[in-house]
Amino acid sequence: MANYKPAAGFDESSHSVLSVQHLIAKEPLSSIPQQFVRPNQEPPSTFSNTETGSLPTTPTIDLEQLLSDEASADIELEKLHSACKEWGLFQLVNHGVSISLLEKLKHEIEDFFQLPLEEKVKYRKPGDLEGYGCDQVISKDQKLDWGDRLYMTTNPLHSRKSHIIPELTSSFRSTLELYIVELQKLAVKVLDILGRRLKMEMGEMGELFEDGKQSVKITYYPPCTQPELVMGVVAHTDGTGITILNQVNGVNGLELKKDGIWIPVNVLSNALIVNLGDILEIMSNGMYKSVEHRAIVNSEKERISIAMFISPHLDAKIGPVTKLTNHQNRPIFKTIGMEKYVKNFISYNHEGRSHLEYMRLCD
Ligand SMILES: O=C(O)CCC(=O)C(=O)O
Ligand SMILES: [Fe+2]
Repeated sequence: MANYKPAAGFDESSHSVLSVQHLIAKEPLSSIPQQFVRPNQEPPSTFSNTETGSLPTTPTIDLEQLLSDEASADIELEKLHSACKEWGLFQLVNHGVSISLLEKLKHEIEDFFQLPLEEKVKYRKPGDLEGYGCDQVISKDQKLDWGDRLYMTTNPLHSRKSHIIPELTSSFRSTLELYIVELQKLAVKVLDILGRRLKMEMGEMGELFEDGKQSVKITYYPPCTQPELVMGVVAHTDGTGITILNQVNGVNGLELKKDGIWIPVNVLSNALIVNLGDILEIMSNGMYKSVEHRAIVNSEKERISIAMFISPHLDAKIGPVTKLTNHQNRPIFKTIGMEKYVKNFISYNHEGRSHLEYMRLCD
């Protein structure tokens, strides 16, 4: 296993960092390397709603409305609550993150991925999940996702890797730092609202997430000549509290599973996508959904996304909110410390087992 050879065409001189972008730039591929081919993928839904003649669309939530003093705020809050129950995902508009910051970040990211491979591999250390590149090959039969990432822990600050953010160009670094601060503030606003709907004390949810665990994954999905054979990101749920996804260059590809069918998310311009992770499902005692989702690629256009993973701080306790449970509504999940939660999550993920199922209490 240890001396497993990467697919022909991967640049083995570059510290074994795999890059789909550079694999396909090197020579036109006559066929997709087997490491990427996932047979028997479930296709996206062609289901059509007979009344409207269209696919069900993901809910849109207006943050300005939610935060306003008007009666419409209550209506928006109920929309948010049902989006979390029914979908586990919503598009957030009027989110307050400046469009010029989003534009600037887009250009910085495009410039980053256009760097030569030799430059980008400096952001990866052997054996480390963080940094630049495609999936790491750890076993012979492993299937790889069709995408290259720049993945990094951003909080707590002492967990940041010295060869990643500090080594970015100063303009990319400062733009990214601004984005990190803006999105963390946004996340806490949304989480505070959800906390109140989940009967938590005022500010209790915000306190859990204020200086929480946070990481950022920027993904570049190159076009693929046979997109139906590969997967940008294979189906999964996020282990987070919430994830805020920015579909940077406007190319769709995110799909979610609802009532057993895969539904494409057609992202509105200037919207950010918020998806709930396992921690919100646990805290809400199963009322909210940790949404199963995946990213597909297409044959024509590259796609770029930024996922910001937002979770509680490492001293927090992860379990159902006390006020949601009583003799009739027993807790259906365990309560454990965040540090243990993270360790368990990583080892379950590694073994391909569901960590959410591990957290579920038996009757
Ligand atoms: O890029 C996307 O659309 C989704 C990425 C994602 O779900 C993830 O990285 O967890
Ligand atoms: Fe995800």
